[in-house]
Amino acid sequence: MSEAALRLSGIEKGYLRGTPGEVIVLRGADLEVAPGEAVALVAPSGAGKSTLLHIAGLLDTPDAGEVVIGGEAMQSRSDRRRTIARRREVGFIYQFHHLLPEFTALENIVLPQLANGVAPKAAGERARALLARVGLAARADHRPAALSGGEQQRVAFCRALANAPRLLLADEPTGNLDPDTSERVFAVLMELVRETGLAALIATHNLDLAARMDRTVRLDHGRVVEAA
Ligand SMILES: Nc1ncnc2c1ncn2[C@@H]1O[C@H](COP(=O)(O)OP(=O)(O)OP(=O)(O)O)[C@@H](O)[C@H]1O
Repeated sequence: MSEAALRLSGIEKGYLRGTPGEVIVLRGADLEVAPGEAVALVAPSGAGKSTLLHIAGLLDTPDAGEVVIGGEAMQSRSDRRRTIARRREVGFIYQFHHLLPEFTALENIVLPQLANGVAPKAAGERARALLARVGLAARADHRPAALSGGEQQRVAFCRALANAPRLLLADEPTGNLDPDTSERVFAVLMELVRETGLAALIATHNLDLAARMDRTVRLDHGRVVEAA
């Protein structure tokens, strides 16, 4: 059996610990995502989806528990090692794309590669190939403001995949799109999972989209449970 792309074990996380405003969000959350698997994460607002995604993507540290990405246990690693792993192994897509407005679509996909030490020529070639993959070859030199919402989100996909991550984490990636555009963006995402062996963990309120992924899990009182 192949190594899980992501394994979370016993993740605990609270905010404002020891104060009257204390919120305990995760209480021993366990989850595995295999290469080439798309897992939907559904839960009511405030249940801890973003918290879980941030911990899985090494943007935040749990109070207890272990995050293992591609077989490497991350909690005991240095901040520097975690930053490198995050750049190389993890891609993020958010509900709002957060593209850099002053840069073109192409540049938005090149920049994370340069930060990861890729040579400019190779980074440009990969960015063009990714844009072509999502049907935006002709839009490479447009800035985000000159692209539609769905096009911007497709560029954000390319940016998330720029460094060929093992793991894609998405927080409501189609949440601000109309149904047709959402459908197109989701189809591209699933094609990439199927074709590249990418592991995807996708928080969504859209149960139709969730049903088309391989598995749905939900957060129940701070733990991850398989949805029926
Ligand atoms: N920095 C923080 N300080 C205090 N409380 C926080 C902080 N971040 C999140 N929380 C609280 O933790 C809980 C989980 O938040 P989180 O954003 O993970 O939920 P979510 O399931 O992603 O919600 P939504 O679907 O609304 O985005 C919420 O009650 C939230 O108010």
